[in-house]
Amino acid sequence: MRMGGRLAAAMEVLADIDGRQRPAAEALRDWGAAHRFAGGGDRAAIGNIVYDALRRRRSAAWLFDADSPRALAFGAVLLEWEETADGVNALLSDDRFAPPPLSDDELQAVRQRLAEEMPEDARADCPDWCAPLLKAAFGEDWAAEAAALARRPPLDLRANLLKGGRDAVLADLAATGAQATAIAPHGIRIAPIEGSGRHPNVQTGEAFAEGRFEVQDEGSQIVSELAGVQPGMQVLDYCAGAGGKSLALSAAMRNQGQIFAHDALKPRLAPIVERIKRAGSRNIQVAAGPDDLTPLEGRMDVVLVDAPCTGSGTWRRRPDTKWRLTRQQLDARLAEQAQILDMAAAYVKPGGLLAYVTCSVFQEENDGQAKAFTERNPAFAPEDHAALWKHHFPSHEDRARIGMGVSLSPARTGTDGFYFCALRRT
Ligand SMILES: C[S@@+](CC[C@H](N)C(=O)[O-])C[C@H]1O[C@@H](n2cnc3c(N)ncnc32)[C@H](O)[C@@H]1O
Repeated sequence: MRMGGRLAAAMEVLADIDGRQRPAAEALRDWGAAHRFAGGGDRAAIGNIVYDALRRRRSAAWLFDADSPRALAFGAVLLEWEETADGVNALLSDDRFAPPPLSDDELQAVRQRLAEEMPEDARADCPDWCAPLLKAAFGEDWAAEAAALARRPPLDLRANLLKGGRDAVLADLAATGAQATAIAPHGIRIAPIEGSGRHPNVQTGEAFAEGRFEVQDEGSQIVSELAGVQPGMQVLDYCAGAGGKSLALSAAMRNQGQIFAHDALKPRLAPIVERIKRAGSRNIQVAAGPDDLTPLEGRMDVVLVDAPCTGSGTWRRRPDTKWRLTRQQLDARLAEQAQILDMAAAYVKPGGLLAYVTCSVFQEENDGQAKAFTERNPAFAPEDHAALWKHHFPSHEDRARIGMGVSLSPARTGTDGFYFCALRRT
């Protein structure tokens, strides 16, 4: 397929996503199934246009004064693929699968818009109702922070200390351009893709099969590090899901002590068994049923609550969720988080730590939630997070935002948006 056909396909997929309010990955998979002739390179390019269009939806709509699939797909190419308006039309010429080229009026309007300064709300590329939430979180930096949440993300890996260190994995993946991450001590980063490229499929190689690394955003690695688990501790991962944090904690504990991996939704834990085996983790025990937790009450050194949240910190990776998110969903997550924190607190031993984590950038889910928890549970008090950050990451003192907890963001730490708050039980 040439660029014209790819753009037409991306417009079709974007129409499907909007029309049926469905996840981008599903719409792309269905398009692929219905167009088997399209090769891997075509699928990657179409996926990139679709994801770019969803990340930069408001910017693209501003360029064209329209929010149609056509405007979004063309906007993506103009904003992210470094094409000029005339360059786009040149790409479409003599391609019978291409959408109609930009008309003279469109060309003139787009050229003018590209020469103007983009207004803040377009630059932020977020739904209007989220702008006040981002302003509350980031103050005057809100538009730059929101714009960073609308950029292509890197591919981050965590070298598994249980199977050798980072240097060996870096050597294995040298051909991918992988580099050590700036902050996380065991992290490896493969830069964001460019143009129609795609990230290497690192999960098909020997190093992955041998459990020498896991795919994990650097922010997720950093919050796991901040939990400060030590070999020999008793740890409950209360919202373990597929086990990303459990595996990081297991490596930090050098396989000594015990991690209980729990999740209210048992099917969510399913991938953990295979992952534990591959990683060589011997100190993770799956605790799926509510009765499994009873003996743990008041006995845990650390209880990690990686709470269900809006995921606003991961908009780079899942930009379709940005536009589907509603205030009602945020309210539902807030109620769940408060309830989960109150329940999980029962497992912390006196002197132990309740580590609260979200992958959201919204204050209400972060400091707001931690503050409300300590008001309901005066036996818990926040640690000094400035000192905690300095202790773990002394060379990166100014990177994280410190409030009641620690906030990470693409603009400040180059990671997904994460929040961490350690609450000590007296
Ligand atoms: C952010 S995800 C966890 C991701 C996981 N920790 C990781 O690092 O891969 C949140 C998890 O919380 C679980 N959850 C939701 N409500 C819960 C509850 N009441 N108790 C325990 N887990 C719950 C969800 O099923 C989901 O798997």
